[in-house]
Amino acid sequence: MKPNEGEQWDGQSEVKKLAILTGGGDCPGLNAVIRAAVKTACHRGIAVVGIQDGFRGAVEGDFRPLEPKDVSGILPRGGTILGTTNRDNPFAYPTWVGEERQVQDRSAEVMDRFKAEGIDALIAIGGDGSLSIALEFAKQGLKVVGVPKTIDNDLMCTDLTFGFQTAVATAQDALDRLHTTAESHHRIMILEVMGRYAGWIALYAGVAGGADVILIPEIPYQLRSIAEAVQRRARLGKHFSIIVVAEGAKPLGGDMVVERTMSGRTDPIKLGGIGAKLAADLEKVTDMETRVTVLGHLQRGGSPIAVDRVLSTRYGVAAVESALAGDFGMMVALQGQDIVRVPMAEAVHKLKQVELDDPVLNSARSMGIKFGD
Ligand SMILES: Nc1ncnc2c1ncn2[C@@H]1O[C@H](COP(=O)(O)OP(=O)(O)OP(=O)(O)O)[C@@H](O)[C@H]1O
Ligand SMILES: O=P(O)(O)OC[C@H]1O[C@](O)(CO)[C@@H](O)[C@@H]1O
Ligand SMILES: [Mg+2]
Repeated sequence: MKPNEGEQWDGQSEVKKLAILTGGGDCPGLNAVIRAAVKTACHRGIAVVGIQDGFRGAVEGDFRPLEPKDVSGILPRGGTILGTTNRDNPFAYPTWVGEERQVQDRSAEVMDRFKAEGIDALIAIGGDGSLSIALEFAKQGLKVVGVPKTIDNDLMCTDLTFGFQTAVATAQDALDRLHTTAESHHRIMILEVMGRYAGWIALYAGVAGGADVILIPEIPYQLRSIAEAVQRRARLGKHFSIIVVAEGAKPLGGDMVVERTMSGRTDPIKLGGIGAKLAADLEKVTDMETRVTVLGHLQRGGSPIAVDRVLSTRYGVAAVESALAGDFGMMVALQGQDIVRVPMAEAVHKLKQVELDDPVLNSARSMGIKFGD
């Protein structure tokens, strides 16, 4: 559905007070969404409360009013002024009962608190996990609008999540820098980027940064194929190669490299180390010096680039407009040039991975970039 983006709402809305929270890993553009939502709501006489640290604050009652003065100057700022969490699911919330730590369903408390505070609707800015929680609340009767956040760009039903393009720009900058040192030293340079189950950052950064090999979770790699690509380049007089590897990439028949597991999270696996593994394996078969850079949270921090500021702003405005229009259980999304509303259930039912016929992937293949298959 096309929600007539930017049209002034002149109807009557039952919504007088909105709550807003940010959940999951942080991401450039979170503050831009908050700012746009607060400005849009206040412009229409709607009060806004911010919930601290995602759903933790919803359980603990950690709320604060948000007025236009509270969002002044936050457009370019990374992170989220509201704080966020990867844990703290109210439907399975760790709670101390005396000496014993129990996991309890605290969702009813959240519903009661929202009612007591006079909150009519919630804008939940998050990835698949946070939006899945929001959807559970929607099933209990809470009026919810979702905003698609994640640098990984792995949410269904939207062409882009905000933050992704900034993460790609950061990775591309790293690749530009790695190129010059790789060429000078005749080395293989490996850049490990984020992307647990989807290789969007690796694919786009690899294309933008001129990588020779891109390894993504969707295409299990064979060492032989990567070594051949590097050696073929050397035979052509290019004695260096650039490889981008997503943290979730794995060899054919092998497993992802897990750095450690962390309790209290739905997905307890913390990935990391595929770059180092690949470097060790490649040095053995190519006899070329290889170095690894793990970009890590540099991809998540810092100021959003212009396109993400615009996208975040459009999402923030659209989320408030959806609430004012009484359109709940929906996620705002970018489809083509338009901001639309899609059912949250459709957006979170599976992850959006890179398809094997993805046009960007095909273009990369056409110009000789290898994917390790
Ligand atoms: N499928 C799911 N259903 C319900 N809750 C989930 C699900 N996946 C994750 N969660 C919970 O959602 C919260 C946030 O999840 P997660 O850390 O994956 O963030 P996210 O919102 O998905 O953003 P991102 O993955 O981009 O960081 C955690 O408390 C986690 O326990
Ligand atoms: O270091 P954290 O916060 O646990 O999260 C790391 C994960 O978050 C993401 O950046 C976003 O979901 C993933 O790509 C990465 O695996
Ligand atoms: Mg998630």
